[in-house]
Amino acid sequence: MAAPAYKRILLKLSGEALMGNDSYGINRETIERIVAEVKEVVDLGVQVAVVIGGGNIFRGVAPAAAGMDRATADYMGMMATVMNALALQDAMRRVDLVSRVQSALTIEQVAEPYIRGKAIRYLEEGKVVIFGAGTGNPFFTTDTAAALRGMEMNAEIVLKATKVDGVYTDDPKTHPDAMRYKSLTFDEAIMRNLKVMDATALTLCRDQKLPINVFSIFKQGALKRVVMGEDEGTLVSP
Ligand SMILES: Nc1ncnc2c1ncn2[C@@H]1O[C@H](COP(=O)(O)OP(=O)(O)O)[C@@H](O)[C@H]1O
Ligand SMILES: O=c1ccn([C@@H]2O[C@H](COP(=O)(O)OP(=O)(O)O)[C@@H](O)[C@H]2O)c(=O)[nH]1
Repeated sequence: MAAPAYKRILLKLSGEALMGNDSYGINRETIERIVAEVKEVVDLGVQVAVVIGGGNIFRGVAPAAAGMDRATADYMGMMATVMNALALQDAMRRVDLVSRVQSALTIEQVAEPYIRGKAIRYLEEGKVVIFGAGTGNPFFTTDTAAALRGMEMNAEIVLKATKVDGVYTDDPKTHPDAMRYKSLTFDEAIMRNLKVMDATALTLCRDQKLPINVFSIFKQGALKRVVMGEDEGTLVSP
């Protein structure tokens, strides 16, 4: 049997992915399916760290936050990611997948604080580590948190599971004729302003030479195919 292409990955799950076809919150079937896919790659012996988004509950830049102080709205967004982290951990527990939640904001009674060494230790033990509260700073996104934690965990790649099945020449939502890239460089992604990941995250990954694979969360088995090094989604690399 072929071996996985990576030993340690950082998986970025968008909050919106957890909504499934609902318009808000967490869809049970969807979270169970995602967890089953994560379990598959853990069972292959791959160490998995997860950064979870919060867009399904609250986004600092969303209309709901209009008129609010941006930093306050962003703290609300970060707390939303902690809720998702707990939901994800609970769903993992139900399938006997052992995980730990670490939060970038201290909420001691709810989750342990982010401690790099401890997180690495958990990964070495085969536990999934779920990072909540993004970077802990307003004005950032969970994509940037994924890049940052990916580097801190010495992950070999950041896997961005999102609504689209890769990076396109233009936003496929508004340009149905846009074409998908199989691979592209960081500089191309940044220069062409291909908004599938924010520029801060892209620049961080470029500078540290941490590749990113963008793939669809809705495509059955896509995570495993990416982990096995098969052609899936778009690879952004130096
Ligand atoms: N060049 C592009 N290629 C792919 N998707 C793009 C591009 N430009 C904009 N998008 C949009 O980016 C969205 C995914 O990015 P984002 O909203 O950051 O996702 P997430 O919520 O998963 O972090 C897609 O829904 C897509 O419509
Ligand atoms: O380091 C971070 C990460 C997230 N957020 C806030 O949390 C919200 C939810 O994160 P994001 O939009 O990245 O979630 P996703 O798009 O993955 O669902 C963001 O809009 C921000 O308001 C933040 O302020 N700092």
